[in-house]
Amino acid sequence: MVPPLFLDVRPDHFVLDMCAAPGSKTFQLLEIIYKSMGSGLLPDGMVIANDLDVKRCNLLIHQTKRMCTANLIVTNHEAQHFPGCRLSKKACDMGIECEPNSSQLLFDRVLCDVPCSGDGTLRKAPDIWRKWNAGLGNGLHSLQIQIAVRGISLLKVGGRMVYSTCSMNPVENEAVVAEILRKCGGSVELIDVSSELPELVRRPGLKKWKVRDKGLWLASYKDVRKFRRNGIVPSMFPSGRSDNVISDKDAGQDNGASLESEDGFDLVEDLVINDSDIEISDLPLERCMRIVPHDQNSGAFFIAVLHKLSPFPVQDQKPSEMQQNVSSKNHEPEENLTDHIVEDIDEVELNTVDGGEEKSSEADLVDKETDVSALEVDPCNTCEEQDSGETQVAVGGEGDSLKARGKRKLQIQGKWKGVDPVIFFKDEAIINSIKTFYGIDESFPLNDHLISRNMDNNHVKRIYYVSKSVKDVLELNFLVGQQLKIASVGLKMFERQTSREGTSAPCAFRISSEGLPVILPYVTKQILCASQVDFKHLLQYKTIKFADFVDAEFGEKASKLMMGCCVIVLRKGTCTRIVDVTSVDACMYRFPYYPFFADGQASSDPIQVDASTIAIGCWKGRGSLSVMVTAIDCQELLGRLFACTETDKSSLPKEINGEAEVQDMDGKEEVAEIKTI
Ligand SMILES: C[S@@+](CC[C@H](N)C(=O)[O-])C[C@H]1O[C@@H](n2cnc3c(N)ncnc32)[C@H](O)[C@@H]1O
Repeated sequence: MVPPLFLDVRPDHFVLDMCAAPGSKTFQLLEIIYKSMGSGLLPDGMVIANDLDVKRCNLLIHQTKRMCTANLIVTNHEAQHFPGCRLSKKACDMGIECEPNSSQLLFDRVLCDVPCSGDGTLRKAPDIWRKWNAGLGNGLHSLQIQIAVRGISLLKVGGRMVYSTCSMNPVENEAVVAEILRKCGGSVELIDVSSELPELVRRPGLKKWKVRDKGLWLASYKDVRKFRRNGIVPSMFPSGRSDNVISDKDAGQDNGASLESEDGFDLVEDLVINDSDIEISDLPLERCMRIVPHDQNSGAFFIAVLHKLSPFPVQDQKPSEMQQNVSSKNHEPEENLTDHIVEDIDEVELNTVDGGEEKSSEADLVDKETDVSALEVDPCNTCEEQDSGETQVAVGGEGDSLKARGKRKLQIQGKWKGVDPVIFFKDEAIINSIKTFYGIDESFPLNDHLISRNMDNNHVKRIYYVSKSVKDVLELNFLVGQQLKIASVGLKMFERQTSREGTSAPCAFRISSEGLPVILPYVTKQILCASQVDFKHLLQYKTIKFADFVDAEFGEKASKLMMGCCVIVLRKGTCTRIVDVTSVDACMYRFPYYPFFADGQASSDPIQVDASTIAIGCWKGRGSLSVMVTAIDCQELLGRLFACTETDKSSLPKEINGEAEVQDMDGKEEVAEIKTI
């Protein structure tokens, strides 16, 4: 939990969490972004949480759902190749909008919590004792550098990046940081954060270390045997240098490696290394932080905080110059370049896609630039979801034909196989019906903030709400040919709803429980305030006939609501216990302070909504009101609000089976058991 605290995140920041799953730090970042906001207001900033692993991405999506946030995009890329989303000069010249500040996706903060060998988690994962070997860290070193350098390249000048691992291995830690500093020249500094979080007991980063390989300790790159030089690279050592490599003849000599065990543990006598042989880094690596378990009863982890001072030096160099520099910097003939360095050259070469006329952008180090022709995506590369040829969706509704054509084509075809397209939802008839039905106040920005994941409006099941910041990123993403592979975006706000009572409900969409906290302050119709006893009965019995409410006036009002979704708020001051409901479902408690009127009419009794307000979505049927909250959440909420125990339940009135009135589009009942009394 510590690395995000060193990011110094503010509510207006664009944050990239490069290796984010399962999402505990993403959650924290979102909390920080929301923290200083007035409750219920959406911050100007946003988080992109990325992870390579689809399954882990799903965990992250599940984990962050509790935040009910419209300010999150979850992507699914190799972090080292995270897209630059940069509009090419050619695209701008051909009429595609090129605002100076919106032509490239750069971040104020980047969290680089890289995959690591994980020895810092030994206390909670004792299995690591058996599984860990030095080769794990050595194998990750180059990837860690690539991810971190990509992170720096996506960072705005003046921005901050935190590099962290849960390992104590210097090859994964100080060696990576040192290589970032070397690669970035003077454009990045390692910050001294000793005055930040003073309560945190930390130790300085190492300046000298040895590298372990197949049972041998190596003091510098010259100790690396020739046949191991693919796996052990100069950047693993404190100096980062590859000079003084021993001759191939010497290097070929076997140092007893044949006696090694499979996992590289000590079946050989270690070579004795004199302290004087060990390299010492001349970089200020003591500014890194090592947290060790025995200092404050924690896991072990490593944190480095980097500040971007200027664009990468590479920016003003032609690729050919860069190649020369890379070669000369390492004082090595080209054939001796390690894989690691060859990758650098590949990166630079990719920058020449546009013919080298334009100065390359560091954010595009590993991306092919998108030009207008790239907007005409290969028709074969279509998403399975794309079936209709109709262009019902127009992003932004701009008149510029080239721009509109390019974007429309992309949207129809989709880009990423297996991932639903992201579509700006523009169906005015549906949006207006939602606005009218719920009496959504005009001050709530609904138009242009709605997203669907289905091309066909008639079959849109879910409508997602996105913040302005996310909307801006999505618009840029369309312009650059949908470089972002988006697994999840925004907050599920509305869901298509049918009822067994026919399609008589005037609005086809209900408010989802995740969306409720955000939209509640702006809902002026279909909303009622219930007494404690009636609210409790709703949670207990799920469906109650209008005539059976204890508060007859409430029952009467409920019967007069329009058929369909409505919101029931627990009347203030009626709760028997002050409870922490934060872990029930964040959506149920994070309400802003906002006075509004029940039933959509001016009332002498406005409902005060604040952070402690409890509200749930319900369904107004012909003869009854049914909750639209899962059975588990009902139970949790009951327990917390009314201390309802199993024993209490046995004393409840006898239940009479009723009919479930509510179904979603999949035909699954929203409420597992719907009963009437
Ligand atoms: C240390 S974990 C991240 C933990 C996460 N930051 C959190 O706080 O919950 C590292 C993550 O990196 C992901 N990963 C591994 N290689 C990756 C790559 N090349 N690009 C992006 N993510 C990667 C793994 O799937 C894993 O989820």
